[in-house]
Amino acid sequence: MNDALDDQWNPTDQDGSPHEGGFRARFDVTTERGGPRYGEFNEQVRLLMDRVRYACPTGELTDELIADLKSINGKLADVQIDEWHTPAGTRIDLPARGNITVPPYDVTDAGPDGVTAQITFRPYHLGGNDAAHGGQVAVAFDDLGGMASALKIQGVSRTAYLTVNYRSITPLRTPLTIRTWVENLDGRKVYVKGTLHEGDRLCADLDALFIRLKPGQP
Ligand SMILES: CCCCCCCCCCCCCCCC(=O)SCCNC(=O)CCNC(=O)[C@H](O)C(C)(C)COP(=O)(O)OP(=O)(O)OC[C@H]1O[C@@H](n2cnc3c(N)ncnc32)[C@H](O)[C@@H]1OP(=O)(O)O
Repeated sequence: MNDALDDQWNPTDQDGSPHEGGFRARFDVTTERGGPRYGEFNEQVRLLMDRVRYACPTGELTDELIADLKSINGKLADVQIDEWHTPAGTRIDLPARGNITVPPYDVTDAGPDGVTAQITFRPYHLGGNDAAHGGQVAVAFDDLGGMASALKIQGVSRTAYLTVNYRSITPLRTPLTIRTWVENLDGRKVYVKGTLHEGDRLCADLDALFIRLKPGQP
């Protein structure tokens, strides 16, 4: 990525609020950024990716779609801000905190003892033969493992390793139960476990290490 593009994706933060290394000391959650219909907007983006994943457009339709998408990207280019103030990732009232890069989940229970969520892998999470892509399962475990770590240590951590065992097929378009919890704490080391189930069937499990960041650590 060239420098100009890099600047585009790393705009200076808006309010100069306290910063500890790569993460903020304070995680500003919100239910208002992006307006009351931001969840609906997210859903349309996810639906777009579903449709694109399985589409075989004619050349003419591809031309038309490029023009439509350029128009949408132009509108979004006018409202770019820093990562700390976007709705995506901070809207705790929306699936996956409004972050469309994470498979959509709804947290049903969260605290120092762990996190439980209902998650549905979308058509665009396809790996092959109607099953979820293993990398997408890992994304879900990373996000919710990170959340379990954050709620346990009341601070920020980064993933040091993340091992996913794929025990059976993870289906698309099916509500699944994902759980993550801190198994052990050893200084800055936060050992996290997790499971992903369809009903009683174990689809995958997680063994991960998160490291609590020191003040100023990127
Ligand atoms: C309900 C609403 C609530 C809202 C609530 C919001 C929650 C919001 C959640 C967001 C959730 C997002 C979650 C995404 C999380 C990422 O995805 S983070 C991105 C992926 N990870 C990275 O990029 C990390 C890259 N690596 C690094 O930055 C550094 O290597 C690390 C991991 C910070 C560690 O470096 P360090 O701080 O210098 O630590 P270091 O001294 O090397 O190691 C510390 C200890 O850990 C051990 N260690 C370190 N790495 C390893 C390893 N790979 N294997 C084994 N041991 C290791 C060391 O041996 C050492 O052990 P001891 O000597 O203390 O016994």
